[in-house]
This record gives sequence, C-alpha cells and structure tokens, in this order.
Amino acid sequence: MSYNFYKGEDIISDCSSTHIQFFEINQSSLMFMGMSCTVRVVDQCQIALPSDSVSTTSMPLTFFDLMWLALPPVHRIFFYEMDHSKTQFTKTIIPNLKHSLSLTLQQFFPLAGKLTWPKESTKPEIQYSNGDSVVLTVAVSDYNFDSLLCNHAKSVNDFYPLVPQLCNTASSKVFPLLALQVTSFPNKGICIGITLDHVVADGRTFHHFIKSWASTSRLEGKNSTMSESLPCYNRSVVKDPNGMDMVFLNHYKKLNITKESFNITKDPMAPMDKVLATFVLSHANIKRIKQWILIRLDDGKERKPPFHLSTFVLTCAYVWVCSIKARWGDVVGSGSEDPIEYFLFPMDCRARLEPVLPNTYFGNCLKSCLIKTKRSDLAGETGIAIAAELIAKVIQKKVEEDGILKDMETLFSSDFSSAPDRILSVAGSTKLYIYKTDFGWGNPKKSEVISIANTGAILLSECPSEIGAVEVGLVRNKSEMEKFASFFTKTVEGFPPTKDDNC
Ligand SMILES: CC(C)(COP(=O)(O)OP(=O)(O)OC[C@H]1O[C@@H](n2cnc3c(N)ncnc32)[C@H](O)[C@@H]1OP(=O)(O)O)[C@@H](O)C(=O)NCCC(=O)NCCSC(=O)CC(=O)O
Repeated sequence: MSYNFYKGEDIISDCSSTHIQFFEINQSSLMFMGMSCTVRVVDQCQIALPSDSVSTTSMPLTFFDLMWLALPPVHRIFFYEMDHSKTQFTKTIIPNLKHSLSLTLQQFFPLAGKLTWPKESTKPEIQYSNGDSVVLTVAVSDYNFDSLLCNHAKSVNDFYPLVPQLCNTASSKVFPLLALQVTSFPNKGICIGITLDHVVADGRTFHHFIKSWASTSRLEGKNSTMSESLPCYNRSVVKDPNGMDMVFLNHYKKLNITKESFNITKDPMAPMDKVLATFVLSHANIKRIKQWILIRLDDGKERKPPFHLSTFVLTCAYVWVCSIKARWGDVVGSGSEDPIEYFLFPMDCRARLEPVLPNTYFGNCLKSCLIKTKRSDLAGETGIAIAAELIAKVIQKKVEEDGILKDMETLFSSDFSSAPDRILSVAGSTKLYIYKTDFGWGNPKKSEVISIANTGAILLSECPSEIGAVEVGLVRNKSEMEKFASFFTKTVEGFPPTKDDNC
C-alpha cells in the first residue's frame, strides 16, 4: 500500500497572498483506508519563504551529512490536546501555522531546498532556489485521539496516515527534504507530522527548526527567533583532513549511487503487523539500576568507576538487556551458539570537536558509536553492568575524526548489516527537550518517531510528567512486546531499593 497521494502535475494555480505562495492542489478529499485510523486530506499546499528573502544558494554535504545519504527519512509526530472547532482550525490555526512556517523557513531555507548532484560538483549538495517550498498537508480525522496518546501497545499502522511522504520525482534526480502534515481531531487535539530526510539535518538541527516554528506560531507570526539562536551555516568549521567524504562516496559507488545514477529511492513505509508502546523508567528506578550496577562493579575497594553512569547509559544498558531477553529468551547465549550483539547510538559531536562547533550549527554532526559483545555477556547475571560499562567507556573516549571513519566502515561491513535482528539502535534524546515544543497550545502530550518501526531502534525522550525520568518507545511484534514489558517491569523491581525510594 502506498500513501503517495500528491502529484506534481496537479498544481494548478498560484493563490499567493501577502508574501506566502500557496499553490492549492486541485483534488477532492482523499481517504486513507484499511487501518483503524482514518484521515481525510482537505488541503495540500506549498509553503515558500517570503519572496526574494533568500537568494539561490548551494550547500555542499559534509562527511557528517553523507553518512545519511541512502538512509530512509525520519517520521516524527507531535500530539497536542486542544479543544478546537472546525472553523477555528481552518480560519485561525492553519493560516497562522502557514504564515509562521514561511517566516521560519526564511531562517532554515535549506529545508525548503532539494538534494541534488550537479554535473560540475564532485559530491551531492543541497540547493535552495528562490521560490522553493515545502509541501504542507492539512487533514482531519475522527479517530480516537486519546488512544494514540496512551503508552500501551497499539498498532503502529495507526500512525502512518499522520505523517506525510516526501514527494520524490525520481526521474528528475532532485529530492525534497521536508514534508509536513497538520491533522485536526476536532474538539480533541491537533497532531503535527513531520517527514525529514536525515541528510539535511540531525536531531539538534531538526529540533532547532521545529522549536523556532513553534515559537513563531505561538507569537502569531511576530518573528521570535533571537539573533543568537539563528542557525549557523558556516560549513568550513567542519574539517575533513582525511578526505572522509571520498570514503563515503566510494562506498556509495558500490551501491550504484553516483552522479550519473543519482536516483535514491527512499521507500514509503509499508504497513506491518507490529505494535508501538512507550515505557517509563522513573527517576527512582534509574537510581536503583545505578546502585545495583555500582555494587556489581565494585572491586571491594569502594572506588567510583572511572566512567560516568549517566541517565543515558543506565537507560540504554537496562533496555538493551531487556530487549535481548525479550527476543531470545531468558536463558540465552548458552551452548555452542553465542552470537555477537550490537548496540548503536548517535553522539552529537558539536561540543566534542576541536574547535568546538556552535550548538546552532545547521546540518548533521553525529558520530555513530558501535558496541559489540557476546549475547551471553548481556544475558548473564551481570549483563546490565557489562552493558553500562561498555556504553560509558565509548562515550568518554575522545572524539577523533578518523574514529568516525572507523565506525562507518564497521557499519557498512557485511558482518554488521547481515544481522539486523542483533542490532539495537537509539533514536531521539532526552536532551533535545521535545516536550518543550509549544505552538501556543501548550506542550505536546506525546511525541513519537514512527520510523523506528523500520529500524527497530528505541526512542528516548525526557518524560513530560516526571523530572529525571526517561520515556522509551519501541515497536515490536505483539508477543515480543509482551515479553519486553514483563522484563522491563520486573527486572528493576528485583533490585534493592535505594535510600531515596519512597517505600
Ligand atoms: C553521546 C550521548 C548520548 C551521551 O549522553 P550522556 O548523557 O551519557 O553523556 P553527556 O556527556 O551528554 O552528559 C553527561 C552528564 O552531563 C549532563 N548534561 C549534558 N548535557 C546536558 C544538557 N543539555 N542538559 C542537562 N544536562 C546535561 C547530564 O547531567 C549528564 O549526566 P546525567 O544523565 O547523569 O544527569 C550524548 O552526549 C549525545 O551526544 N546525545 C545526542 C544524541 C542526539 O543528538 N540524538 C538525536 C539523533 S537524531 C534523531 O533521533 C531524530 C529525532 O530525534 O527526531
């Protein structure tokens, strides 16, 4: 099943008003059927920057961007509880979102541009041309809004109609980078679905953009982005003394991605028989896990371990072990078969490079950190302590540019890619403060990244209802999810309480 409902030829008229260009699409409402959540598309338009506000610009991809060239886009959804009428939605909310989006895109113009590989260039680049725009879909749904917000397991297919597809016109070898969808659940809430090609932006840049759009919208178009938080487009700050970009391009050549055949297919997501659920690791439980690990690591000398057991480390170690047990059973790694398990997480290098890059650097600046260990190590009694030590030690290692290269080579190796069911990766972060994205309707009640259904990744977010707690999202088949839920709840209950526990 494909959700591609947009056809470029259908653009019929330029209805530009003030400085925003709206190209309304001549189409009757379309329905997404065949799944519980039904969405009716009522409008599609293209939102451009204010006319002539940014001139045509080319932005070369750095090696950090090139890492993501062939990977599928990220689909993120924000849910806002908000009592609103149909009239309020169409007459006030949507015009304000369109206007504020246009203003925000002026500062984040590459998102309205295209990925392409010009004849005269040695590598692909992002090109913004005056008039480029982002497709915004407006939809309405009468589905049960509350059921999409709850933490318990629900079909992942219910979320697909809430995110737009990137409208690739494969023949042109020019690819859009961002698509947006706003869906109204009348009297209940509003949902914003975003599809972003990771090649243009990582988590930090994406959340910079979305928060800028939200604050401009909250202030009803009065441009709110303070000058100190404008995106930084200085790409010369990313050094590539070892020519890592060429290493990536040579790798892509093997995948037949070249200047001549620059035709990247980023398949739309296909419905699948899986459920999505959210688990919360409370602050008290994180402390319990830490205390339990410290006891396991203690060599009797009561020294502090020479690495930092951060909330991230503790959460990942705990979830990795629960995930292994849910997939392979409680007693794993015994007998002759003891396969290698992989853990993969992104590290934001902005503050770790020499010289340091500003937080507002626009683009990708992620290093992929890979950890390998035998399944029996993780499944054993001290599995969580072993996992925590492995992850923490990788984080404290100095970031070196050739280290990034080594990781990428491992990622591309057949050994790694032939074992998708033995890789646990991480999406999101508790430090991006996604629950502080307020369009004027309060903070989101929930946010999901639906693309984890394809990657099997866990999604980390800060917990909106408890400081210091972590939300963990994942997509699994029903029976594996039930086992995961059981391990997730019971394992920490078996750890001794800390002195801070309120019990
Ligand atoms: C490598 C890391 C995961 C390691 O995290 P750690 O928390 O273990 O280590 P750290 O050095 O960052 O932080 C160590 C301690 O410093 C403090 N600390 C650090 N940064 C902080 C911040 N911004 N706010 C508050 N506290 C902070 C914390 O107290 C933490 O300990 P304590 O926890 O004990 O208090 C992280 O540094 C990192 O780079 N995260 C970014 C990942 C990212 O950008 N993901 C998005 C991928 S894109 C994506 O997935 C798309 C999407 O999201 O839409």
